[in-house]
Amino acid sequence: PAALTGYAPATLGFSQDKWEISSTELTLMKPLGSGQFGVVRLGKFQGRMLVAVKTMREGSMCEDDFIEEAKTMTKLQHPNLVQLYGVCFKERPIQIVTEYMCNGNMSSYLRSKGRELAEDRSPLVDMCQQVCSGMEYLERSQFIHRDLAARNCLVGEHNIVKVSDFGLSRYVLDDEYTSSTGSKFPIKWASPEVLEFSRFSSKSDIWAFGILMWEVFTLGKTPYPNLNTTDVVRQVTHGKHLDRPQRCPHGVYRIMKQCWEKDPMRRPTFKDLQGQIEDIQEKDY
Ligand SMILES: CN1CCN(C(=O)c2ccc(Nc3nc(-c4cccc(NC(=O)c5ccc(C(C)(C)C)cc5)c4)cn4ccnc34)cc2)CC1
Repeated sequence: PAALTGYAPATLGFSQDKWEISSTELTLMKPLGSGQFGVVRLGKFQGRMLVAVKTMREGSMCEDDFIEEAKTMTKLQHPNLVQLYGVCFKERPIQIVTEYMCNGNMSSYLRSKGRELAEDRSPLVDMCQQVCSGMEYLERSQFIHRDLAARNCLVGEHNIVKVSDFGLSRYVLDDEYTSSTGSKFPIKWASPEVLEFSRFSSKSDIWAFGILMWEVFTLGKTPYPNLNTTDVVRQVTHGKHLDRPQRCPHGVYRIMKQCWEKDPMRRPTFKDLQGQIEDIQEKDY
């Protein structure tokens, strides 16, 4: 072997790509909750940096496909994206390590802190602007989120909001989640072309962003509050939209309605939305 011939590779077999994390570098701490893949924990990376660690429940994820994609995902870097630091995959189940966001998901945050936020509308518009900025970066990177919703955005200090779990839905093995007729499929955030043909694109992310804006201005309400799945599908495919939330300015509602154009090509880009939201911020506040 190499060692005997005087040449010993520097890492002596522990060769690690930058995006590979060894479990020896991780200390797991309190659980933060559980999601589609199982428990998520607070952790410490290399003894100092706080991280979030998703440990994949057996059979919940197509792990090999994800490990391949992880290289690309670690390269997606933006102040409004939850940074993927790396993956522990030498032992199974694999563990996904990301930056830690101390205030949890945006949907729960809006329900618990929304009253304070709504005193002055600017924090609500500002949260939409931050999500839009992260999504504009994904759009520019030709990366489709596929499950944008307030529950999949995370909140840090000082109302910092970041988009999380982008693209991960492609690796979920649970048919109840992946099939558009499954009980866990996010029907209320799905555009007509996703409901009918499972056609995901940045334009279906735009539709979901419109729904997310409605979640923000209702302080975390569930969309189509009294409708069951069949009714939602009927409404959406017949071009019926969510009503304007009572605390939502008409200018903001006009943006939401653009996101809900039935024809995907008539919907704005995240770039367009960034400009429109900036104009609202300058005008109203
Ligand atoms: C004052 N409050 C007290 C209570 N509270 C908390 O306990 C709390 C604090 C911080 C939290 N932070 C994080 N929580 C999570 C977290 C927690 C539970 C579940 C999940 N979500 C998932 O596991 C998950 C989400 C989506 C998906 C698909 C593929 C379907 C899109 C698959 C899996 C994430 C991930 N994070 C990544 C970075 N930071 C966090 C989560 C919770 C929030 C603050």
